[in-house]
Amino acid sequence: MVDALQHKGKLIVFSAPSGTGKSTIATMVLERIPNIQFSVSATTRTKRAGEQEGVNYYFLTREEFEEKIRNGGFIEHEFFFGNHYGTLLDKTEQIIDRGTHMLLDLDVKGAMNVRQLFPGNSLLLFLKPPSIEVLEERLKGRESEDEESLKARLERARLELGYADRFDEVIVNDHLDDAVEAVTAIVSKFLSNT
Ligand SMILES: Nc1ncnc2c1ncn2[C@@H]1O[C@H](COP(=O)(O)OP(=O)(O)OP(=O)(O)O)[C@@H](O)[C@H]1O
Ligand SMILES: Nc1nc2c(ncn2[C@@H]2O[C@H](COP(=O)(O)O)[C@@H](O)[C@H]2O)c(=O)[nH]1
Repeated sequence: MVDALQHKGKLIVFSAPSGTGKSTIATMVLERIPNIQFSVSATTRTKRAGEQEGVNYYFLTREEFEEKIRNGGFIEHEFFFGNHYGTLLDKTEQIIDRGTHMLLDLDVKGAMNVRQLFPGNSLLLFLKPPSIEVLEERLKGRESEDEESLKARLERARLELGYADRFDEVIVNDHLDDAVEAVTAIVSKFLSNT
């Protein structure tokens, strides 16, 4: 397992109910802050239109993912929406060992696990949708989910919103530019503190 104290790169975790805008904000923040790289997770879920292997995710079969779990290949992993999601140990080490910071897009439980593994070296940001109604509109607008998946994501959103006060910072993603500005300022400040 990674020994957090030996690494130079820091970990920034974004969590939010699915559809809030984590990926959208992450992409914009990555363009604004130097020396930071997106953490590409592994998942067993089906690739969406436009998604690319090794860019959005490493897409694994259930058997491949479960073998990696047995071999200690993840720093954290969770199962929800009928699929596995996990942060790869080797990719994490490659990034932070060379002093590059890492931006992770994780569910709330994954975020709590990262804090335990990297105390003092991680920042946990929770992004909130303006309301459940707006969240539903965004998920529908993305046209990525069928009825069943949409329902599961909205149900889980209520559970995830209950975790907000365990995070270091909470930002409401209402107007995108304002949210990006707020997140960029928070992350920059954290990274400038040695
Ligand atoms: N501030 C905003 N105002 C309006 N639409 C937004 C805003 N932020 C993001 N969106 C839109 O909402 C949809 C969901 O955003 P995104 O895919 O980034 O969410 P996510 O939190 O990463 O979801 P998931 O966890 O499922 O990957 C996208 O269509 C995106 O363009
Ligand atoms: N605990 C983890 N959660 C992860 C990881 N990678 C992504 N996620 C979270 O999954 C949901 C759903 O993602 P989607 O791409 O199917 O919409 C999202 O909220 C992510 O934050 C991971 O490695 N570990």
